[in-house]
Amino acid sequence: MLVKISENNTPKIITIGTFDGVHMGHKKIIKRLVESAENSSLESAVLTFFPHPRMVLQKEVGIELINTIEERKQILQHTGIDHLYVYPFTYDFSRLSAQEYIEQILVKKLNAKKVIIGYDHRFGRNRNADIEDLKKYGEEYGFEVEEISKQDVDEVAVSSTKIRKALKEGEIEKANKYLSSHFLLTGKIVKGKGLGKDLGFPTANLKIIEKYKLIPKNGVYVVKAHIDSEEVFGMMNIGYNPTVGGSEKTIETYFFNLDKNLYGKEIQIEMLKRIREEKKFGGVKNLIEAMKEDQEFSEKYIHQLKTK
Ligand SMILES: Cc1cc2nc3c(=O)[nH]c(=O)nc-3n(C[C@H](O)[C@H](O)[C@H](O)COP(=O)(O)O)c2cc1C
Ligand SMILES: Nc1ncnc2c1ncn2[C@@H]1O[C@H](COP(=O)(O)OP(=O)(O)O)[C@@H](O)[C@H]1O
Repeated sequence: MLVKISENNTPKIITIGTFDGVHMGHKKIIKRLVESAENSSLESAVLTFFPHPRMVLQKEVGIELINTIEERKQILQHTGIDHLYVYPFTYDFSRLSAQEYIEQILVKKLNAKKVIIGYDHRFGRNRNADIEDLKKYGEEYGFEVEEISKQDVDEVAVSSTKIRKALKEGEIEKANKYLSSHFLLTGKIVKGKGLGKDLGFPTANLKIIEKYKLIPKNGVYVVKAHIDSEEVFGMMNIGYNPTVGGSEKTIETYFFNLDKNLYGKEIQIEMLKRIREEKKFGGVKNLIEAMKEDQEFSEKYIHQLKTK
């Protein structure tokens, strides 16, 4: 699934990484890449890999990523870069020596003339090579290496790991701050238990096919989406619906001021704010009361957002 190894062999300035989340720190590097390209005759390119090395090498089943590969591509494509390459990370690829990787991918395929990279980047079989090796290869193959210092990296104090932890703990605002954008869920609206309408709160059930996508902690959240190009807000519940004896984990949203058949639609939902835990109420009457309170809370929050 090599997304795009360009046919044009233009000289490029590139940066390389997994970029899960495309967070503040990633964006800072990419900004430097784009600016550097603008000040030279080079085109900017990001090289990223999929599946995640841990999915391939450790055959990790429980791996959870902030973004699906489609989301990662979507976000990266809006950063102003000229080219995005999603290289298939296969077992064979992981066996390439540092020199083979540099020669075959960076030099021959990408025509790299400059690489911007963090001080701790490692690459090649068993991650044997480091930035000093990269500089040495740069001299041999004719590309420059710009190192992002430890100080520059530490200054941002953000990592994909920290963001994953915040999401697992339901700290959506903290995660959004680190991401410097809203955490996204992307999927298709499918049929649920058919109870929502009777409760007075029809809920669109989101099905996410990527098993590796990290789902934030169960609970109720304020969310936003674009449906048929219109911005709509809503309240989402992630969990098992214990009050009505649900057995499957669902991600369902009641959208405010909307009355539309959403079945089959592909949508992307931005998570904004956590409201509360999911609870087992004594009955549906109490559940409906709680949902009304959730709506009031959400409307106040949205009002504040709009008047900020
Ligand atoms: C904002 C919101 C909050 C919710 N909170 C809870 C909750 O705390 N406990 C619970 O059992 N179900 C909760 N639900 C889920 C309802 O039980 C669910 O919407 C209902 O069962 C309809 O399911 P259906 O769409 O599969 O028909 C909540 C749903 C929404 C939209
Ligand atoms: N404001 C709204 N928010 C969410 N879904 C809505 C809304 N208005 C209409 N719908 C439709 O109603 C469906 C949800 O109804 P519901 O009774 O909860 O059934 P289900 O259990 O199949 O989700 C949604 O999938 C969507 O097609």
